[in-house]
Amino acid sequence: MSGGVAADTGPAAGSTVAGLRSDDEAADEDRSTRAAVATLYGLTAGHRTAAAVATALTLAGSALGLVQPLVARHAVDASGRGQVIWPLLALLGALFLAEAAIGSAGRFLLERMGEGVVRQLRLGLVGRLLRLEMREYDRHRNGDLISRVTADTTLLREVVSQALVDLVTGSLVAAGAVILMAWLDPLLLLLVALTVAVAAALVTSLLQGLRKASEHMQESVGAVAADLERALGALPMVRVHRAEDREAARIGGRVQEAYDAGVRTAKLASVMSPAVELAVQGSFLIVLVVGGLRVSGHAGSLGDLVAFLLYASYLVLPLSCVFHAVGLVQRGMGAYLRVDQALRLPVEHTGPPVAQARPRHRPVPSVPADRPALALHDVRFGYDPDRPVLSGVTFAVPHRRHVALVGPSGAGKSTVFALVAGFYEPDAGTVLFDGRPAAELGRDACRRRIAVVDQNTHVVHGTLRENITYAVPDAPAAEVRRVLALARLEELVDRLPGGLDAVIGERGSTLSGGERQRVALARALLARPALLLLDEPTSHLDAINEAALTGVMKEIAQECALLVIAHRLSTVQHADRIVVLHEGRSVAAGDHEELLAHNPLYRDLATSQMLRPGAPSTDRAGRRAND
Ligand SMILES: Nc1ncnc2c1ncn2[C@@H]1O[C@H](COP(=O)(O)OP(=O)(O)OP(=O)(O)O)[C@@H](O)[C@H]1O
Repeated sequence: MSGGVAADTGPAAGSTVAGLRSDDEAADEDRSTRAAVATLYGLTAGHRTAAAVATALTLAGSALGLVQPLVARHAVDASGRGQVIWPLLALLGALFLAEAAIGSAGRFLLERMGEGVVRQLRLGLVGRLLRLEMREYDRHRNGDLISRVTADTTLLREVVSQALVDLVTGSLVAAGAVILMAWLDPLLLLLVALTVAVAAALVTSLLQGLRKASEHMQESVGAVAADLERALGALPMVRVHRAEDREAARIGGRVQEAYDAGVRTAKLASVMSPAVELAVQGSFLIVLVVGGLRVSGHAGSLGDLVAFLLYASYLVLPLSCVFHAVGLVQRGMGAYLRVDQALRLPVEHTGPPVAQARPRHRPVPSVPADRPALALHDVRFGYDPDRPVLSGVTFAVPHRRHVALVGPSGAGKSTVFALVAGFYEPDAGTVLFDGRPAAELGRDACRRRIAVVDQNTHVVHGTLRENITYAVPDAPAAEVRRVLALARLEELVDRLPGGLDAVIGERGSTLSGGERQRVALARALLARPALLLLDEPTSHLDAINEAALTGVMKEIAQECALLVIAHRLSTVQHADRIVVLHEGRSVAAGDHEELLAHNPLYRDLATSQMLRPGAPSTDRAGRRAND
C-alpha cells in the first residue's frame, strides 16, 4: 500500500459506491496494527524532520517528568532526616515548568504536521479526482468522492498528528518508567505488568471491530454526502414531485447508518478506556498494599514506595496513550483506505501516448491529401465492451465547413462527440485531427484544437466574465466583446446588475436556458478553436435567437470547422454536408436535397416531428420538463 503517493493506475473495476474495493480484496488486506502504523507512517513523508523534532521535544518533556519522582523521593527522604528541602522543591517546580513549555512546543509542531499531511492528501486527491478517466465518474458518486477529500482526511489529521507520536513517545516513556520501576522493585513491577497485560489482551481483541465500525462510519458519511448532492443537484425535480420528505427519509437512512456505526465505534472505544483505567487502579492498589506491607515490615523505605507509586502513575498515562493511539490508528485506517482507494483510481493520460498504447487501434490509414480538421474512420465503441454503441462511423469535417450529424435518439451522436473530445477511446477505428491520429497526438493536443457546447451547457458559479473567459482567462476585452456580439449576449450583459461581473448562481441557476446556452457558445468561440462541436445548439433558443444562431453558425464556419448535432431543419438545412447516423453506423452523407431524395431514413427524420422546422424533439421536450 502506498503511503499517500498516488499510483498512476490501479484497481477500480467492479467497485461499489460504499467502498471502491471488493470485499475479497478488503479481506486480503493486512489488518494488523503494525501494518496500519507502517501505512500511516508513510503519510508523514516530507514532514519527518518536524515529526522527529516534535517527538524529541515530547520525549524531553516526558524525561523531565520522569526525573520528578526521583527528586520527590530525595525530598521525602531528606525531610524524614530533618534536612533542608526547599532547593529540591524549587528544582521540582523548575522541572515541572520546563516540562510544560517543551510539551506545548512539541504539541504545536505535531498539530502543524497533521495539517501539513492533510493538505498534502487533499491536494493529491483534488488533482486526482479532476483527472480521472471518464468511466470512473460513471462508476462513482460525486458526493462520495468529495467526502473522501473532506471528512476522511479530517479524521486522518487526528491520527497522524496524535496517534503516531503518542505511540512512539508513549512506548518510550512507558519503557523508561518500567526500567526505573524494575531498578526500584522488580517484584512490584511484575505485579503491575500482570495487571496491564490483562488490559492489553482486552484492547487487542477489540481493535478489529473498531476498524470495521470506523470503515462503515466513513462509508456512511460518504453516502450521506452523495445522496445530498443528488437531491440538491435536482432540486426542481424534487420540489415539483413533492419528494422532499422522501429524499429526507433516504438521506436520513444514511445518517442513521453513520450514527449506528459511530455508536458502535464509541462503544468499543469506551470499553477500551475503562479497561486501561481498571488495570491502572488495580496496579496502584497492589503496589500500595504490597509496598505498604513491606515499608511497615522495614523491607523498604517510604521514599522508595513514593517513587515507585509515582512511576506507576507515569506508566499509566503513556500506556493509556498507547492504547488510545492504537485504537485511533485502526479508526484512521478506515478513512485512509477510502482516501487511498480514490488516489488509486485510474486517471486520463493526456500527454503524447506511450508506444504500447497503439495496438488498440487499427493501422493508421494513409493521411488524406486535404487533411480535414476532423475525420473518423470506421470508429467502433461501447461504454460497456459487450454492448456496442458505435459500430462503424466514418465521416470527415473539412476546415471551414459546416457538417451536421443527424439520427434518431440513441443513434450515438453524443457518443461521437465524447470520442472526439477524448473522453473515451475508440475500441477500434481511428479519430484523426488534421490527418493525424488522436492516439498519436495525445488528449491535450486534440483538446487544444476543439471547443464543445454540449447539451448540458455547463455554467458554473462565478461571474459572467469568468464563465465566458474560462478557456482564455486573459482574453483581451475586444475578443470578449466579439464573442458577446456573436452569441447575442450584449443585451444580457446590459441588463445584469454588474454586467460582465454579475455573479451567476450555482450551475447558472440565475440564467435562462437560452442564456446559458449562449454563454456556453460565447465561451467556446472565445477559444477560437479549429473545430467547434455544437450539440443541439438551438434547443433552448426562441425563433429570433434561433434564426440569429443560424447566421452565427455561417459566420463561425468561415473561421473554423463546425460539427453540429441538430434536431431542427433550420440548423441542418444550411450545413454543407449532413451525416446520417443510425444504430451506431454512419449510413448516409450528402446535402439536404440529396438525402431527401435518396435516403429514406433522412426523409423520415425530416418529415417526422424530430426535424420539423422549429419543433423540439421528443427527447428534448423530456429534458425540458426535467429542467
Ligand atoms: N455514459 C454512458 N454509459 C453507458 N451508456 C451510455 C452512456 N452515454 C450514453 N450511453 C448509451 O449510448 C447510446 C447512445 O447514446 P447517445 O447519447 O450517444 O445517443 P444520441 O444519438 O446522442 O441520442 P439523443 O439524440 O437522444 O441525444 C444510448 O443507448 C445510451 O443509453
